[in-house]
Amino acid sequence: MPESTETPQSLAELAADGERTGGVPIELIDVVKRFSGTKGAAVDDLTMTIPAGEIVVLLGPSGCGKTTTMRMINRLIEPTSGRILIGGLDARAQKPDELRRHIGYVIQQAGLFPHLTVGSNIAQVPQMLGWEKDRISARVDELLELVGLAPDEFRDRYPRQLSGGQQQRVGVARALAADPPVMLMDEPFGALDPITRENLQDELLRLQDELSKTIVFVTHDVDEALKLGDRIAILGTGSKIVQYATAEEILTNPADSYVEQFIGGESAMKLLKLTRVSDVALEQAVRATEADSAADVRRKLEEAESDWVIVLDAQDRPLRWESLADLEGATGTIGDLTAGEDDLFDTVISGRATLQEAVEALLNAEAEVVPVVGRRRRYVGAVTLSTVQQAIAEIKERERRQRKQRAAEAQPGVAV
Ligand SMILES: Nc1ncnc2c1ncn2[C@@H]1O[C@H](COP(=O)(O)OP(=O)(O)OP(=O)(O)O)[C@@H](O)[C@H]1O
Repeated sequence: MPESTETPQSLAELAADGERTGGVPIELIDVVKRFSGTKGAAVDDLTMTIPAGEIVVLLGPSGCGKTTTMRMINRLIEPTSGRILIGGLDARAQKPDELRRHIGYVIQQAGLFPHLTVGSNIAQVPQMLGWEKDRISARVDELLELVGLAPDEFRDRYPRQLSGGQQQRVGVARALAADPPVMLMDEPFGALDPITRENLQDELLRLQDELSKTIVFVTHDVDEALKLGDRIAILGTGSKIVQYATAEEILTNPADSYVEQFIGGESAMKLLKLTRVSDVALEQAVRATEADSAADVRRKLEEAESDWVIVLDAQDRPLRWESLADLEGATGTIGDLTAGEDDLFDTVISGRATLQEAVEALLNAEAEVVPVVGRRRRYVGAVTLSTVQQAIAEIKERERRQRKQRAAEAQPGVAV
């Protein structure tokens, strides 16, 4: 039997002091919430597991019970029945205040204390936890940096002196102050304009890459859910789970007409937005450098049955295209050829771009093919409309295979 000191008894023990804390799983087991004086249950027998280190989005129409579900995790609302385990610990066995200090909570319009400076707002939980002054101020500055606000400029401002987006960043910094393993985010970007909203979503994904917290994120915005969620729980009335799956799976295989209606049409377009160029099979053009002999390159093109070669510099960065026709009869090196207007790139896209951005680039550049670059602008391949088409077909096929496999696992012995 392990010694009792090895088994964490509280979230404080789970959140390793001084070291960065990753996420812990959250389990909701047969959770019910009935508000007195109301007819049905706001949350009607919900069982779900939120894996450690993932962003799980609760998505559903107004009044379906998303906020109630989330607030039971940090005991701002007490369940009528059922159990909630956080990192294996029963939430009921924790003191509510203590529990909340180790669960970050971000709400719409940040909910900052207006009479406290940005620094003091962020310092709240560390102060309650009795941290030393120096440690707190170092942490405040570290967090401001983390959420993209210059500490010297923002530390001593008051919330009213910030834009909505900046307030929301401070809200995120405050929730992260004591490095909690779990973050609850209730429509945190709901009140922001679309551009600020997209920026903060990108920031959250960047932060999560670094921090790997367990994040429960409530929204009724489908695009936000698809973009942020490692998994998405689509909820009906009473927080009934209608589908709990990845964005890809929901788009390619919606569980029923409710989900279909909820996510709306254009599922292929939505998949384009979700998929990064670096994740798909790119076209591989024949490559050459300026120093290569035109005759050699022509042979290579003929062997590859291709009409175009991409010319790269010494660091593999794309310079221009040359066509087979331009190479006809050329005797010197590729560098001796003069680049025609058609040969120069208007557009080069990054592997981090989405397929939607790749299609935009192809259409705007009026080109059949656009080079893709990775780190240090190194050429990694090229994208065409058929690359995109193929990628979507492959995603659908992969989902279909996984679906079959899941069905087979659910019904062992049945051939599929
Ligand atoms: N304190 C309360 N007393 C009585 N009923 C409540 C209380 N809080 C919430 N409800 C009811 O519980 C149901 C679920 O509410 P909840 O706020 O969880 O929904 P939601 O999905 O978060 O909605 P929204 O997207 O509009 O925020 C609603 O029918 C709501 O009216």
